[in-house]
Amino acid sequence: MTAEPLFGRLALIGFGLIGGSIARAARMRGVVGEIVATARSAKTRARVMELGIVDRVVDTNAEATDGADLVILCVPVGACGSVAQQIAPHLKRGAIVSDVGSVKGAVVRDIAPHLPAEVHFVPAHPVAGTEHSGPDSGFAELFINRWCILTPPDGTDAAAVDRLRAFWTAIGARVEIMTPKHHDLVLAITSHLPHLIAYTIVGTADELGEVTSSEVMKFSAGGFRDFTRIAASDPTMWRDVFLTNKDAVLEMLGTFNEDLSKLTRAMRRGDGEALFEHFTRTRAIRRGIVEIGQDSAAPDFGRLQTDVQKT
Ligand SMILES: NC(=O)c1ccc[n+]([C@@H]2O[C@H](COP(=O)([O-])OP(=O)(O)OC[C@H]3O[C@@H](n4cnc5c(N)ncnc54)[C@H](O)[C@@H]3O)[C@@H](O)[C@H]2O)c1
Ligand SMILES: O=C(O)C(=O)C[C@]1(C(=O)O)C=C[C@@H](O)C=C1
Repeated sequence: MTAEPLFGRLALIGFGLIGGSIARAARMRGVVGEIVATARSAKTRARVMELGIVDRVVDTNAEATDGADLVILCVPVGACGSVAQQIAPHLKRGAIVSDVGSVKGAVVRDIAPHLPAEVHFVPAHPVAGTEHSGPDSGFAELFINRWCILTPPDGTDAAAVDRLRAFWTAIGARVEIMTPKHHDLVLAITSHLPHLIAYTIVGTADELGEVTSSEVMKFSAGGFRDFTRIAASDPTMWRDVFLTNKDAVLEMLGTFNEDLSKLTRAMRRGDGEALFEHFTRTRAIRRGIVEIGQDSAAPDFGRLQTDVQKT
């Protein structure tokens, strides 16, 4: 619990897994004075009120924004531009506007042009989630020990960045700052490509249909089951991710396909040494992640070839 709330009023635009988790965590830690939420449907708004996590639920994004010190867009990446346009005239002078989108280049491109000069725009991406969505799926512990990446545009007020950093730290996250371009490249390999592979493999198994469907269900306690969890993730969210981070995902997919060809060739040629060497290397990577307590939490942001200065 923080001594003084970091922000007077927090407005959450969109109340699903991430908006709901922020509300729960911020409430639990006393990070904000008041939480106002909005959601598109009357049914969701009623459910949010029933959950008792926020102080007020309002009908429109504009109403939620009025008087808020921190406004966080918790909607799919593809909806960020239109939401920014709606809320822009209602933003309080000096307010911080942020988001939680899984892609940063497109979000900056779509939101920034709508915002008045007297507010601070600090985009963010908490690298934490599950395959669930909707108002009931959130939980207060989601961000604990997870990374939250901030991608402030050049010239952003340093004090605003510090205040948002303090907010994410207070709800348990570790904060890193990078450019949107570098973020999108890192996440293409650590998050977006794995989802594309999971969506593919589960679809492929399904298409085998008649022949194996009963076996797929029956024996899915193994590796396949882990893929089905990821492939159950929200279709709208992931459609938007692949449409807006297309270039970086296609670049990573190119490298992935080359590596898959190398393993395929080793298998075809009966090159056990190549397979063994590869699997030994990947096992060490997994063990290294678990050892430093970053199991599924934190990629090494420095390892990709792209130079942050250049992006
Ligand atoms: N799910 C994850 O694992 C995860 C993790 C980190 C970041 N994110 C990002 O967080 C954002 C929200 O994802 P989520 O998992 O909370 O999704 P969710 O589906 O659980 O919630 C999304 C909310 O946005 C609302 N919404 C959808 N379209 C809207 C629109 N056009 N205008 C206003 N509201 C709209 C929905 O009604 C819902 O309340 C996405 O940008 C996603 O990329 C997701
Ligand atoms: O664990 C999961 O279910 C997730 O997919 C979470 C995950 C990820 O790929 O790590 C998914 C998308 C987000 O942008 C951040 C986190």
